[in-house]
Amino acid sequence: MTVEDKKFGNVMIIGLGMIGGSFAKALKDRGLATLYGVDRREGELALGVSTGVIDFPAEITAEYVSKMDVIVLATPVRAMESVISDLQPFLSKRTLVTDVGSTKGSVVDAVRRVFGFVPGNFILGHPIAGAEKSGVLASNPLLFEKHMAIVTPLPDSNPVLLDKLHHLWRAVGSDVVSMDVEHHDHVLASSSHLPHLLAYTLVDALANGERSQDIFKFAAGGFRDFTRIASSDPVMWRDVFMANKEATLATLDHFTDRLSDMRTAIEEGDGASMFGVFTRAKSARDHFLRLLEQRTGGVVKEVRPVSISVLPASVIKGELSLLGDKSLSHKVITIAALSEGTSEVRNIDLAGDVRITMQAFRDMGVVIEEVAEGHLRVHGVGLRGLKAPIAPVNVHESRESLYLLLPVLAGQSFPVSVIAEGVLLKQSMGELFSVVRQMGGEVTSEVTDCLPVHLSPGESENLTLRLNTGSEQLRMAALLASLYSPTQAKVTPFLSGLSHCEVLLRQFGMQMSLDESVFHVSPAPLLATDVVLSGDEYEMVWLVLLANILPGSDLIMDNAGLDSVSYALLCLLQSIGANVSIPHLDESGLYKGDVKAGFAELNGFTLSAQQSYQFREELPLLCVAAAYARGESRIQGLNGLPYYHEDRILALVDALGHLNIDVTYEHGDLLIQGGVPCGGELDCAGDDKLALAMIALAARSQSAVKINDCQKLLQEFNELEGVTLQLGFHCSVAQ
Ligand SMILES: NC(=O)C1=CN([C@@H]2O[C@H](COP(=O)(O)OP(=O)(O)OC[C@H]3O[C@@H](n4cnc5c(N)ncnc54)[C@H](O)[C@@H]3O)[C@@H](O)[C@H]2O)C=CC1
Ligand SMILES: O=C(O)C(=O)Cc1ccc(O)cc1
Repeated sequence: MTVEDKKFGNVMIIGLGMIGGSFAKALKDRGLATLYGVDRREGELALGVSTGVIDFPAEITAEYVSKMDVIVLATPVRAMESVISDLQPFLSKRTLVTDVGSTKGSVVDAVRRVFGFVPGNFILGHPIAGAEKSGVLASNPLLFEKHMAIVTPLPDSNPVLLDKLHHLWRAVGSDVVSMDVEHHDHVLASSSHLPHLLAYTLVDALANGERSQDIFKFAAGGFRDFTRIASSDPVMWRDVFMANKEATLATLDHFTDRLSDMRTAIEEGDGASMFGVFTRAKSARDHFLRLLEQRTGGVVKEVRPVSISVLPASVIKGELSLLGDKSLSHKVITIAALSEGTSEVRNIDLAGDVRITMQAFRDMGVVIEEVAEGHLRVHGVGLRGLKAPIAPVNVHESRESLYLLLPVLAGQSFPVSVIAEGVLLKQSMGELFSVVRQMGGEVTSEVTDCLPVHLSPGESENLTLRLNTGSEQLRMAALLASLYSPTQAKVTPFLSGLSHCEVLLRQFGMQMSLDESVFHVSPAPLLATDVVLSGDEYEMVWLVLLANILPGSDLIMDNAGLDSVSYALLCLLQSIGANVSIPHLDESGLYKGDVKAGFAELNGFTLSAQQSYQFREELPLLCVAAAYARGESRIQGLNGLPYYHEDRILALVDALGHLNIDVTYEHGDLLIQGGVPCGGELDCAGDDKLALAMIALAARSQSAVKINDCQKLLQEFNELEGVTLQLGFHCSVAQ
């Protein structure tokens, strides 16, 4: 290979130890650069050449430095200033100078002391990968693969060289993230520096005592796990603590306070406090591990595509209870956390995003025990009893968690930042921020109406909220906001009728009256209670539809709890001939009990624009009902729906056409001519609701239908396979 083939040209590593050597070998093995090594220990350089880590030993002289494309500082951090001084006379602006040091502020200061400013070609970095070993012989070319590398550019950094730095880390397998220098030093002080300090101190404290022999002899897994990093290089770590003094002192003080609280708890035999800390810590760690499982050491793991194949001509028969509604599961955790006392919550579904809401409350001091599958014990702290979290609240990609948490956070006495990931960062949160502002809270975000956001609490008299959309999430946010009003609050929802939000809040003692479609909420605490969540409504309607499509079906679901919308939907299905029984209204405001369903021939129907809006969540299922109905159905006003609902229906229109159902979409109206679908292959674009509708569409098709991209469906409805198997419906999952 010629030098020209090597993408990164000449790369000099200064400090050819474990990290410098690993980086050099990772580039060299991939043929990406010609590697030069510099080290004050000549032995390391000789070993570097003989073990194939570098191509050439080098020195900091004009001859070598001037021909470098990249120079990487990989010495302990406090040695970097003298290296930078040595480099200064020979450096050209086109050479990228970077580093791998564990602290960043101290290295920026060193550059500034040498040059008087930070030249644009100095762009620092830090691989979040390593080991307790040191020296060039510990080099591992795979060390950085699937790990994060942090880069900390400054405003004057040369953009071309910054791009090159990203490419360098990506080339050795890292996932690159950009961070502000100060933020880096604070985060790493807690995540890396403090644990090393604790490990060193623990071993030192125990090793010198009179029982030290036995302590090491009988060291169980815990001691080993906890102290592995105390074998790390002492020079490197002395340098880290001298270089990152302020941030490490801050995190050490915080930790010392917590340790002293723990000492008090032990002294006073305060089991509840200990239990609180241990459950919170365990769940926090388990939660992070679960999130990390989706990544492998920093890089998002590819989610294996899942498809579901449906064989026609099955029936569904049997009796079952469905797990609780996902959205209700988020809500009940929130309400129970804000109640006074301990609530037992049963039939809760912790799949999908629900754990994000749960974790946020745990991070703010709420003890939530997982008693058994589907059973939580929530030790509520009262409306204003949350504790300030030590880090920003992260709702990841869960919109449901965000809409519940924001008004609750605005009602606390501490300021807090809320961060998110993925699509949530791109969506406007104007309507939600407006609720918080009306509560008197101050909302600041870098991009108007977008996350991340910083909230400072406030208080407003006479809270009056009038909602302009029918979103159930916004409705719940408004009702939660009303709980924090010092005087009676008024909430006017967009759609009338009782929804699960009010029913659930009333169960926990919310003082609410309804007067001409306006909810009047009086200031009062929420009180813990025991609840059993009713079965997921979308899944229930889906099973009702399946039973009606499949001749010979006979189905009973025994834990329905329908709100006014689901009730209206089942009434609509009944009116077009569906074989379905509807439970009665009980004192809670829900239609509770058994839902029975069997086969029937459905008739074509017309849905007004208003009904399309009312049933917007369930529209995919109604389109499938139309596909199997006699005659023509007309679903109106789709162009008046929020865009994501319209997009979902357009995807289903494609699927209907693909399976030979006669369908037209004009001026926002959908015309579907009932018939018998043929077989084929469909794609639900990762949408779980669409996937269920497609399975129903495939139920009585002429031949098999394969539906691709069903991973989300299995995450959200992880009993799908169990439920269909139990009911005798043939659908098989394949990766
Ligand atoms: N060890 C780890 O897991 C990680 C370390 N880092 C950072 O990487 C850097 C290097 O750490 P390791 O490779 O673990 O240490 P190491 O001890 O294996 O290597 C450091 C090398 O620098 C050389 N050196 C020291 N002073 C020098 C000078 N003035 N001129 C030339 N060479 C000099 C030493 O002889 C040694 O070969 C440190 O800044 C550390 O903070 C970053 C991520 C992980
Ligand atoms: O060995 C381990 O577990 C580490 O923590 C490695 C490590 C040490 C220092 C860093 O700046 C980054 C990573």
